Amino acid sequence: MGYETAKAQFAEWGVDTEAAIARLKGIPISVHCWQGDDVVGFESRTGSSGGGIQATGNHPGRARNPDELRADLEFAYSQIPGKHRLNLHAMYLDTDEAPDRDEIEYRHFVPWVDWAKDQGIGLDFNPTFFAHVKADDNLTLSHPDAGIRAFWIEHGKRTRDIAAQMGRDLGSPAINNIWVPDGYKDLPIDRMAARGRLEESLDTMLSETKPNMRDAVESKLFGIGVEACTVGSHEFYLGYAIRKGTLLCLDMGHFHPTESIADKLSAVALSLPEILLHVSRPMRWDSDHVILLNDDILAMAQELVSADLLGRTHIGLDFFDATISRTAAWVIGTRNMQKALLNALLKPWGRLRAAEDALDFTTRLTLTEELKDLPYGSVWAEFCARSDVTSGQTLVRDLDAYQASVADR
Ligand SMILES: C[C@H](O)[C@H](O)[C@@H](O)C(=O)CO
Ligand SMILES: [Mn+2]
Repeated sequence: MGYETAKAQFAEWGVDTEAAIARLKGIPISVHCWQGDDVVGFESRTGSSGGGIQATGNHPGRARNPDELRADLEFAYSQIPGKHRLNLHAMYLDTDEAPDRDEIEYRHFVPWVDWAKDQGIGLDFNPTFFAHVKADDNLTLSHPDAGIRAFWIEHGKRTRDIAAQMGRDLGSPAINNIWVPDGYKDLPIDRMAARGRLEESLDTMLSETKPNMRDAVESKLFGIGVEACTVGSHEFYLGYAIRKGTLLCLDMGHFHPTESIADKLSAVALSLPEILLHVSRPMRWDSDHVILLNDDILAMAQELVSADLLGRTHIGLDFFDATISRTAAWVIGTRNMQKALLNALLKPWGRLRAAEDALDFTTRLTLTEELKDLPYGSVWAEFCARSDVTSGQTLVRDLDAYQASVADR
């Protein structure tokens, strides 16, 4: 169906497709660097991911160095409508030096900043509290050894400095998201002590106020090897974020599979000014599958729009699949997030809300189901065309061709 016909159909429902397209164009998504290389990073001194996260698969074409990763990202961005951000982890430094985690400095990341300037995009950042010999006990900021805690506190402080300088030089505050893998495989005796140490370490790490950056904290239910207790649980970080004024990061893979992260948004938004999302697709556990345009993602986007949270929610992605083309994974996942947002922006919210407020749940159900038949795909195709980005079979060919060009790496 042509766009003009689709536009008229939406207009019959009181929905302005032009307004939806304009709004979607202004929503940046923070694309995670780690899908491009299976969370390996570019340090010369560390080992495998660790920390209970795991990329599986051996598809050809993994980016092996910053130049390859940047080339892959440039291709991926060229297939995604709009301007987006890059979310960089500290282990993705670009330097001939081999600084340890407590020695990293801004200069080790300047090539990324220069590239981001060229691309006209903002950067976000993350300390890397895993894939390191000092994280092998699955304890970092909450480790009983004060020396190990001090090492990781220093790492965290340095990432805040680096994020602040990135934010300053790019004219857009960088979010520095803290995820620590700390936990216990078997039942701990003293959870309180571990949580007290984590809190104290975080307080020390975050003690200095920094301009041009924002702190976020990310909770988790469990990871491989820390099944009995995660020190930084949801309750721990929800309380911490509210008390300390940080952002709270909600990762869709970090809760029990029956919990709805979409439902949590309005609940936490009443106590927190800003939220960070890690949009992901858990399958039985935090498996980090590429996100689909499925009910979970649609529900998330609908909450963001219906609760008017887009202005204070930062949308980041967190998935990594090494069994498929890594560039295709980025493109498909990011476009699905955008499609979900477009779907939500094309809903007649006033009418739906009026039915609910009148307790007319029959009309509410009739509306939500009839609205599913509207031609969202035609509006999406128009958005892609206006952004000079392909869709449909041309996209399939473009993704294939790029993958073929990197398969010999
Ligand atoms: C690599 C990321 O920091 C990581 O995926 C983290 O955000 C997470 O979700 C760990 O399970
Ligand atoms: Mn995450």
